Amino acid sequence: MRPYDAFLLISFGGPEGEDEVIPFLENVTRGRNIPRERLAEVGEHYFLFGGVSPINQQCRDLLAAITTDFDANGIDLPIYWGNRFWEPMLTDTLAQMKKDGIRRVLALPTSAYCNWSSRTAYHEDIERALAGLGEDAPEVDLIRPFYDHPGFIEPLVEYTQASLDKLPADQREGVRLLFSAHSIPSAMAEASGPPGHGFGPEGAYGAQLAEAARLVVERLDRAYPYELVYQSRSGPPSQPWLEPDVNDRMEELAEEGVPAVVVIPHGFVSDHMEVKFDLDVEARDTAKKLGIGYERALSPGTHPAFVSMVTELVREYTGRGEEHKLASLPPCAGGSGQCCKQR
Ligand SMILES: CC1=C(CCC(=O)O)c2cc3nc(cc4[nH]c(cc5[nH]c(cc1n2)c(C)c5CCC(=O)O)c(CCC(=O)O)c4C)C(CCC(=O)O)=C3C
Ligand SMILES: [Fe+2]
Repeated sequence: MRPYDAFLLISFGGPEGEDEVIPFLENVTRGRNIPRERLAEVGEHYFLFGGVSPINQQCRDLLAAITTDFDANGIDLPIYWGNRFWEPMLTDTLAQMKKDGIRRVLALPTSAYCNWSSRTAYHEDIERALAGLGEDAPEVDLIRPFYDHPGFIEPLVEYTQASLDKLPADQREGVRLLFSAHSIPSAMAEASGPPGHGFGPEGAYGAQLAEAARLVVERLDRAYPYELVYQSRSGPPSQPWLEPDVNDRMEELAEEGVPAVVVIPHGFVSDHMEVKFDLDVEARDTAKKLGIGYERALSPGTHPAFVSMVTELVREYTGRGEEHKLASLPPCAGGSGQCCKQR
């Protein structure tokens, strides 16, 4: 087992003021094939909230909870935080860690699933940052995908049940659960664990999303009908991305007479902008227009079980605890060390 001398939370980052929105979006989309109109549109989502994404505060809250939980469990690793696209930037954090004499880093990404955007991109950003640090740069291990960890599933069960309980009895009777994740290009999904590795056309990403949804539903008070939907698509319209879009699917369901939906953003770990705008504003508005009931389950955030999961994962990697996995899907095509290499 490897000894570690620090824990590092790696997240996406988000703007915290109106003047930060465009520079942030420029960081995210550098070298990417995203139409200008889409960028302007996404910028408006942030301006609607005063230019403040909730993601950084959610990271601070999670870090505070982790600090307390590490203390309570005798884990004496110093805790650091770095983002891929906004301050505190991962590059600066790793430079500081080197200055502090840190050699071995155990890092947790704030994404639970396998795909290029959620895994490989993190590996690439870490490698790029370390390359700039010269000879005795720290070594960084990225904690495995945790989509089926009991500490990830339990909050989703509790929050889905709470949303169901808010629906009037007649709506709850015919409700459809919609498990929502970030859409990605179909080619990226396929590359996350291609056919031949035991996955369907939506790759390891689609299989893991389906498995996590199943794990949540089998723990509810009864067997509600449920399905996977996708949200927050970008890219040119000519490029295929994972479907159906949550709004399109709600339209079809309303036509079929489904009286209400509960949307569970199980593709995310906190209620950041993709949840606050794309679900709480846009999808809710769609439901209102369609005249159907709508509830949105919370994401794990700082739920105690999710915080404990971080401690358990650290134990797993330091040889002081066992692996907690509810699913038995094959590993993604990228292999065990660096998953989801392909793009
Ligand atoms: C799988 C996935 C997750 C979930 C897991 C993970 O974290 O990996 C995620 C999370 C997030 N995505 C976020 C924001 C954005 N994502 C964008 C663009 C893209 N996301 C993609 C995928 C994902 N994204 C992809 C394939 C693109 C196209 C460009 C590319 O191929 O890389 C763009 C550009 C504009 C647009 O196109 O929407 C923005 C602004 C925020 C921050 C929210 C906040 O500020 O609160 C978070 C947590
Ligand atoms: Fe994204």
